[in-house]
Amino acid sequence: MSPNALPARVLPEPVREAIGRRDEHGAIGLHRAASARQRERQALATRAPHALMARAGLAVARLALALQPHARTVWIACGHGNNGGDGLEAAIHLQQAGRQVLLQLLEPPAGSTAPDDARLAQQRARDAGLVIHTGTQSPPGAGQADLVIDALLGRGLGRPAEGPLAAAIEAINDAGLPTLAVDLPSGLPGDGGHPVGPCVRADWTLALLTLAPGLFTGAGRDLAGEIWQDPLGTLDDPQPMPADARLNDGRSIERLMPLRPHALHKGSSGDVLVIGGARGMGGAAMLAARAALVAGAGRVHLHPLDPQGLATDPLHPELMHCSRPDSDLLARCTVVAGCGGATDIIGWLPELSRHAARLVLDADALNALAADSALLALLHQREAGRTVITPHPLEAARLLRYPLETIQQDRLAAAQELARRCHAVVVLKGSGSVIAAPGRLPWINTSGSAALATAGSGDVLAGWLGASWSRRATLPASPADPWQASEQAARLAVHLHGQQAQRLSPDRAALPASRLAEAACLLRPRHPDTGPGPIA
Ligand SMILES: NC(=O)C1=CN([C@@H]2O[C@H](COP(=O)(O)OP(=O)(O)OC[C@H]3O[C@@H](n4cnc5c(N)ncnc54)[C@H](OP(=O)(O)O)[C@@H]3O)[C@@H](O)[C@H]2O)[C@H](O)CC1
Ligand SMILES: [K+]
Repeated sequence: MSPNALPARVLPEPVREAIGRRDEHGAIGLHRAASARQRERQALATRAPHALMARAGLAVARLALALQPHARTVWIACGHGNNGGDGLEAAIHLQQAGRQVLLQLLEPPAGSTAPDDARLAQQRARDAGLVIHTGTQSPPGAGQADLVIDALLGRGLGRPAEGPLAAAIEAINDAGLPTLAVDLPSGLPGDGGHPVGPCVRADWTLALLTLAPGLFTGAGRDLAGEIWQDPLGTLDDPQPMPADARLNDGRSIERLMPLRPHALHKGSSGDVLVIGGARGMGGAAMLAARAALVAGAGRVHLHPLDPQGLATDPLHPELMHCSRPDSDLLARCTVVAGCGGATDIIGWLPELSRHAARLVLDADALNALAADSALLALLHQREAGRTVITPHPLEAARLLRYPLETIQQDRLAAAQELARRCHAVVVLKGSGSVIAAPGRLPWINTSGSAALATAGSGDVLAGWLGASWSRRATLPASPADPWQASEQAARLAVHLHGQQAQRLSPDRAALPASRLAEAACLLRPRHPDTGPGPIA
């Protein structure tokens, strides 16, 4: 085996990763299937025949040995396409490295043939003395293997797996062995991360050439396990296919953290006004207001929609009660509206659309918009870069009038469509939150966990985002790019919100939203192992 560098881990984020190139935003690019194919064609055209697949097989074998160095028996399940070809090439290296390889190959259905590269890989495996099991059953002894490599299907997934392919996927999952998926867990749609049929549940996925968005959002995170990438030596290829989305990971947000100069004063941190908390739902608005305060907004005003609602916060006496926000206040603040707003928020939306300097709409404000196209039209008239909306998938489905399934099948496309229709930056929440601004590449956030699946965590995010945006609004803006400030504010808040949840609940147990609100920040959270974090 040649001494090439190992593939690089993408998630969980390494302290210092060697992924290769980041773009001008310091970000890792993601490619949908069509762009990945184009990139593959470009790479194939400038290399010796079969060189790319040979390299892919080597990368798979090297990672397998690094992850499971003591594995003696490796079961490799190959489909008839090029994903299977990668598995066959890996088999040759693993056998050479002294491992017992149980090689399974699903034959193409009648009437179709394997692609040339995959057929060559089959021949090379046979020439290397490997025995290929072509039945629909797993090879004898597969269940006792130390590792299974899933090379059944990659980017070629065109429909839900069924028949022998579905059975092979189920067999891998039923075996309960450590599982390394090649390129994508078989059955996972690379664009959307929402399988409609059976799908391999992997411990690790080695993405080849490009990274698919579906690995990072929807069900992708649960099905792909740890994510690694090998660009197969293509980083220096001329004019590589541009990305379709970017990863909002820890390194990409480092440059967004605001400076806290010695001469900072509360006026340079901006004002937030929270409007929400209808009868019986005062807690939601309070959580948003607390998060805004703790994250460092200069002043935070709370207007409870319930006149009997909690006017002050005994835990945070610095929170200012506001009985009737006037247009001056609206024009000065980042207004966070809708948390626990019920239908009481509806009457506020026309005024907020007209006067709020910066407007974050969450929860019931979004339901009101979904129900009234006139309100949506008002929102659409707001200047570029003045609105952020933070729907969860069901709210997004209501706003777009799509079935929930359609949203989840392509979260990137849904967020982009919402951004266009609402003329707003969109934070589509859920596993791998998507941040999208009209006409720009969307971002998929990498932080967060099931610890956030609790009541109130969305309210906390809305307030946190309000503080993030208020602070950014006091910094010099780029006149040529009206979306920049709101998009960056959303990216920073979303990432830190997820990161703090991971830190406070490392085992992913449900995290009470009030604890999360107390941990709101716009700087890198302190980590117990490293002491006080470097403050940007
Ligand atoms: N070409 C190279 O040198 C490299 C390729 N890489 C790897 O290639 C895969 C993509 O390979 P591809 O052959 O395009 O597709 P798959 O192997 O993922 O799928 C094979 C065929 O399976 C069929 N298919 C799709 N869905 C189903 C289903 N539900 N049931 C049954 N069969 C299905 C489909 O063929 P059809 O003609 O039946 O539609 C697929 O074509 C990529 O993921 C990489 O692993 C590497 O990049 C290295 C270089
Ligand atoms: K696979």
